[in-house]
Amino acid sequence: MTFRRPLIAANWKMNGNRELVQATATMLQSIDCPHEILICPPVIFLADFPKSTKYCLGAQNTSSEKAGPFTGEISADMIRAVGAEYVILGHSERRSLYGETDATVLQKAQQAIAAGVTPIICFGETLSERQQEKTMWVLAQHLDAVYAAHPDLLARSVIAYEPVWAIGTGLTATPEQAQQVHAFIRQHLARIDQQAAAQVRILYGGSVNAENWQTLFSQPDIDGALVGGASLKPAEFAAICQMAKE
Ligand SMILES: O=C[C@H](O)COP(=O)(O)O
Repeated sequence: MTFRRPLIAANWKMNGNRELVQATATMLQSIDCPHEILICPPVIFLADFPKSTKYCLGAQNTSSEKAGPFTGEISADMIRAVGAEYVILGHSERRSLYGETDATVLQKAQQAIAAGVTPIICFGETLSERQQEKTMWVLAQHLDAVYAAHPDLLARSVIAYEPVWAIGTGLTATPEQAQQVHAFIRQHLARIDQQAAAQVRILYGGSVNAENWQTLFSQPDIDGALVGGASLKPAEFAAICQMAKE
C-alpha cells in the first residue's frame, strides 16, 4: 500500500493577528506530531512566524501572472520568498465570491509550481448539486479541467475535497460520504496517472473540529484536513494535528 504522509492544514481565511501567530507557533512548537502541519495565514503574517521544523507555511491565493502591472496581486515568487511552501487554490470562497474558474486555478497552479510552491487545489459540490446526485459528475468536471488537461500537475499538487455545504456551517460530510468521494477522486485520477493518483494526498475540509476529525481521518482515502474555523483556536488545532491515522 502506498504511504501518504498526512497533511493537516490550517486556513485562517481573513482572520487572525500577530497574537494568534504567536499563540499558534508556541502551541505547535510544544507538540509532537508525525503528520505534516501547514499554516496558511493571511500573507501579511507569513514573515511573523518563527522558523520551525514543526510546521510549514502557505498562502491562501496567488496571482495567475508572474509579475507586472497587476495592482493588488501577489506573485508565487513573492509568497515563496516570505516562506510559503504551499498555496491554497480554487477555494469555494474564491470561486463564488471572486469568480475564479478552473482555468484561473490552472494558471495559478502553474505559476506556483514554477516558483517551487505546491498547490492545494480545492473542489466540492454545492448542496443543490448533492441533492440532485451530481456530486461525482461535478468533481469529474473539475478534475478533468485541471488534471486531464495538464497531467503533470497531479504528481505535484495536493487536492482538497470541500463540500461547499459543509464549509463554515457546522455540517460535515459523514465519514462514509467523504470516503466515497475521496475514493472516487482517486479512481478518476488513476485513469490519468495511476501512480500519481495513488500518491496524491486528498484532504477533507468542511467544519472539521476536534470532535469529528478522528472518524473522518480513519477513512482510508482521507489523507489530512483543511481546517478553517477550528484552526483559529490553537489548542483545538493542535489536538486535531495530534490525532493518529488509524
Ligand atoms: O478551507 C477551509 C474550509 O473552507 C473549511 O472551513 P471550516 O472548517 O470553517 O468549515
